[in-house]
Amino acid sequence: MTFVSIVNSFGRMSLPPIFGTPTANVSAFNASSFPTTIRPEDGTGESSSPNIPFSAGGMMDTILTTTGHVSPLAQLVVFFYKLLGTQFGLDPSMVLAILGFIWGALKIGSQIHDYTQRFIDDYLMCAMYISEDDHIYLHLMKWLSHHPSIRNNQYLMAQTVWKSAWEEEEELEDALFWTDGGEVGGGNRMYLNFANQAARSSPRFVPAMGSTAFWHKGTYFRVHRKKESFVNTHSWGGPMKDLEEIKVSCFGRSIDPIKELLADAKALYYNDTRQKTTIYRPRVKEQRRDHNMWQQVARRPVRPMSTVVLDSGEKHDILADVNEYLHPWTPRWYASRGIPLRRGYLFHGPPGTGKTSFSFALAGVFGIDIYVISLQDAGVNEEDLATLFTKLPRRCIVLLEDIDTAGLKRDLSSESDDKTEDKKSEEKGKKDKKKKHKSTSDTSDGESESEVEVKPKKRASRKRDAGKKNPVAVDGISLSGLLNAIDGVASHEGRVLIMTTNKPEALDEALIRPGRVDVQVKFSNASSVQAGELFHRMYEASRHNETSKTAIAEGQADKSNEQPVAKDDTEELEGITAEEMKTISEEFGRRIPEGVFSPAEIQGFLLKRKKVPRRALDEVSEWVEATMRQKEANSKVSTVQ
Ligand SMILES: Nc1ncnc2c1ncn2[C@@H]1O[C@H](COP(=O)(O)OP(=O)(O)OP(=O)(O)O)[C@@H](O)[C@H]1O
Repeated sequence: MTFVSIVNSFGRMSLPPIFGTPTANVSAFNASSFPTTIRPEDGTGESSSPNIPFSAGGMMDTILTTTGHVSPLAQLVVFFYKLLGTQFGLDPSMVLAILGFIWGALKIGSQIHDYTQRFIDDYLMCAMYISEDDHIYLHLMKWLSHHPSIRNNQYLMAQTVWKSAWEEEEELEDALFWTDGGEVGGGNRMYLNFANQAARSSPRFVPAMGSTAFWHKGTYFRVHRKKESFVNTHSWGGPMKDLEEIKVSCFGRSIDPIKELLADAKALYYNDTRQKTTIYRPRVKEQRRDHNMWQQVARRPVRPMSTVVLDSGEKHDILADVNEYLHPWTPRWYASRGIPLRRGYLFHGPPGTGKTSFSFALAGVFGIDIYVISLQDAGVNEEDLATLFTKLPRRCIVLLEDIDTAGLKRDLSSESDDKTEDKKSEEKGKKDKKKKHKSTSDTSDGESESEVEVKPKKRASRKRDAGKKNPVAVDGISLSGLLNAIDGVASHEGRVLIMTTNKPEALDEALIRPGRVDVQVKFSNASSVQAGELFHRMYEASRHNETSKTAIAEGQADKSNEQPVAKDDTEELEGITAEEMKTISEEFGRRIPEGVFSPAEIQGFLLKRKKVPRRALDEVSEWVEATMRQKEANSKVSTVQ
């Protein structure tokens, strides 16, 4: 269709607003009013360019005069239209036809490209899909961020990486900054300064959304990242949730190269975690996904078992028991006898005696991760707890701390329930515990001692919730909910469950019956020998590290000709022989009374004198006396620290 015929057809249509006001005289646009060959109107009535068969200016001017007001856009179109005809001698209808052809060709080209792409994808390539929910996603993203060709890619996404204290420590050790503390009369003392630390930590670069190609071990790979929104069917999070998916593809009919790539990614991810224990906690509700209920909160260096002071026979027994349970043939043994594959430990004892420390040391010995659940966590209700237990890896430690505070769920809606529960508590001593547990699922048998302690807190939170008028304010976990989670039908088998408590007597029998708790371990205050061991460990470990640390500190000081603050404290450690250290440790142990102080208390005392063992020995008797007086007076205020 030529331009003239297009224009002719205008006569039968209503005029678009771009050509003037809606009241413009459309009949003036009738095809009969146009000559079939239009010449430019230059005032003479003759064409200045006889070779031009079509004069756009004339036609457009006619349009303009017949349509009244013209928008700037239309004027621009007319201008170019005139330019084509008068300046370049081109037939505008031809130009339009060419443009149309190019557009069509592009469209067909893109269709062909899509079909070809689909054909290649379907018949010449293989692909693997990885969901954001999965741990492999983390492995792959970390691996991609380390890959040289990805790092040099044109389209990248920058991500801030939050590092734990231990990861930072490794990076920072060689690049410490020191500043003057600004003390009056403080001499040239220098102190660490971390002001520009944030500026020095670089982001992580990963492929941007869309496709990114790279070569790895001689194979061409393509990574395609895309994000999609889904309707959220869970109680947590908003109505919609975004989920990213990565498609990794490579040429050929074998998917092995992709599997190898993922294995490499996994190896890299765990390469630096081998000597670390990873700690997970439940994700906040908004971020939970089907396969991603747990969030990694820290990766700390493995705690050596030798640093936990405990009866060596007992330590060995527990290690052997866990070892047997985690052995690959154990599941078959349990299955053939119809016993659920579970192992539960109860660590009980006064605060600060090493229950948590021992759990971490266990995780380090067996190279497994720790999943910590706090039953006081407001974001974890019974339903969540059950789901969390089903989303555990094959081998792990689940740490339920301060279990004596479990079973405290109340009906939040009525104040009268408080009274009922208080009454139940009073009656508890008289009633048979087991019977009571069976009769009420919402209140725990283990409420007595621990409950008194946590009640004010629970009531306060209940009032807060009631204030919010939350109709489903059922936060808090009942004993039955907890039992359901730890050994319900859906509960994960294979995990090591460790429960810790300061008050084992307050626990319900149902919670600690064999099958739920198989091994009980008592943690006690330190004996004199253990106090000596703690002392020895504190200073002996420092002595090994001190030489290198002092060298670094001296190096810094030499550079600035000033003295870092740590230096003089290390001198005492350097001057003590191994033999002398042993003697001092034993003497220190003798000065600590048997079973009075927790290892945490002794550690606290030593930490304040961490580089001066002789001074610690000199001051320990005074500290023991003052602290014992404080304990007798039931005071929280220390006079000697
Ligand atoms: N037996 C121990 N051997 C070595 N260190 C110990 C021991 N017990 C406690 N500590 C030290 O005391 C601190 C507190 O220990 P931990 O948290 O393991 O105690 P806990 O028994 O779990 O306390 P709580 O009952 O209050 O949770 C830690 O820094 C740990 O290093």
